[in-house]
Amino acid sequence: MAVYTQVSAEALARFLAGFDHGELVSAKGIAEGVENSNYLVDTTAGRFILTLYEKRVNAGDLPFFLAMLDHLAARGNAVPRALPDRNGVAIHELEGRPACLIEFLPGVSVSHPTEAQAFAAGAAMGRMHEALADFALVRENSMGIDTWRPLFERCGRDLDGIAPGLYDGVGFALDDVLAGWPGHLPTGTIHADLFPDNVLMRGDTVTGLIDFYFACTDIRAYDLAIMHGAWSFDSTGAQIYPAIGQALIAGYQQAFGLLAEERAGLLYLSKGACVRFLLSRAWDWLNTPAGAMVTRKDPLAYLRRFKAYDIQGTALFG
Ligand SMILES: Nc1ncnc2c1ncn2[C@@H]1O[C@H](COP(=O)(O)OP(=O)(O)O)[C@@H](O)[C@H]1O
Ligand SMILES: N[C@@H](CCOP(=O)(O)O)C(=O)O
Repeated sequence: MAVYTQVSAEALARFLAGFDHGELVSAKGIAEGVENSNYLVDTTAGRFILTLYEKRVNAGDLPFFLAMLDHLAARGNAVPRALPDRNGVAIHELEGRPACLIEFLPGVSVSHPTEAQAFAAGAAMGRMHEALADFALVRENSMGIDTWRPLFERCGRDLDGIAPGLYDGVGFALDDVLAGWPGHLPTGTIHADLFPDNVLMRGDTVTGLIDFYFACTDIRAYDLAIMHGAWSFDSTGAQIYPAIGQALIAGYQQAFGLLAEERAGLLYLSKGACVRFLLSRAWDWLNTPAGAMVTRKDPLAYLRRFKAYDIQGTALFG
């Protein structure tokens, strides 16, 4: 459950009074998510998401994220915009945190995607990249390749407290990824966290892409690689479903296209995504505050994915 900051009913009612979106009826903390505090808010005018931005989200980056969402929505992508109050202000402060009132999108995230759902999700990413081709703002990837070794060193030997030998395992994976990284590939604005829980669906139709708070400027095919690792394994990382990965890539290729050199780079981009999520999960495993209502994610699930990519190689992306 990700609720780091409690919002009192009185503070929320005062917050909503600044908007033209009705009066507070109910608010519930949302169980999913690990980064921010999210509430499902019902008012007399409808349903909304209230997000209070926590640890990894820098308030100075919010204008980038909100501009990206407006840009995508204006081009017909199903993404949630942050709603302005009566004075046209979308970024607020609530309970001491930066906060936004956000459009609620219908749909559910799937836990075990089918090939048809993976194809649709890959295509939704392709349409997103198409729409972002003329998005002018730039944001450096705060979890990009240059941050991995420093984060590894900050975790240090504490990694072995998560699992014996993990320090050496991550060190090997990091060296391998840094040596093979296809840094020459085309860049663009990417989501950088399009896991199944950030794609809302009804049946085989994508109804929403959410959670843009890692979005940044980086290698465009890296977005697809992140998605590949998140979608084509079970949650433990022990079981790989190659057909799901192929469907994702096929959907993306149909909607946006994939250069031969991007396809060739997917193996090392996917291995890099494993290192990135392994490290952030390991850091969170070691540093999550005791009282936080959040379910920590297993870092080892990404070591298993890395090993699968290492063994199976480029055949997975053919
Ligand atoms: N705009 C939205 N419409 C509908 N549900 C949403 C929306 N934003 C978030 N949610 C719900 O809240 C959950 C957590 O949101 P998310 O942005 O993934 O949190 P976090 O940033 O903490 O990872 C999602 O899994 C989804 O169930
Ligand atoms: N997707 C990341 C963590 C970020 O969580 P999200 O709920 O914001 O997608 C992971 O699985 O490690």
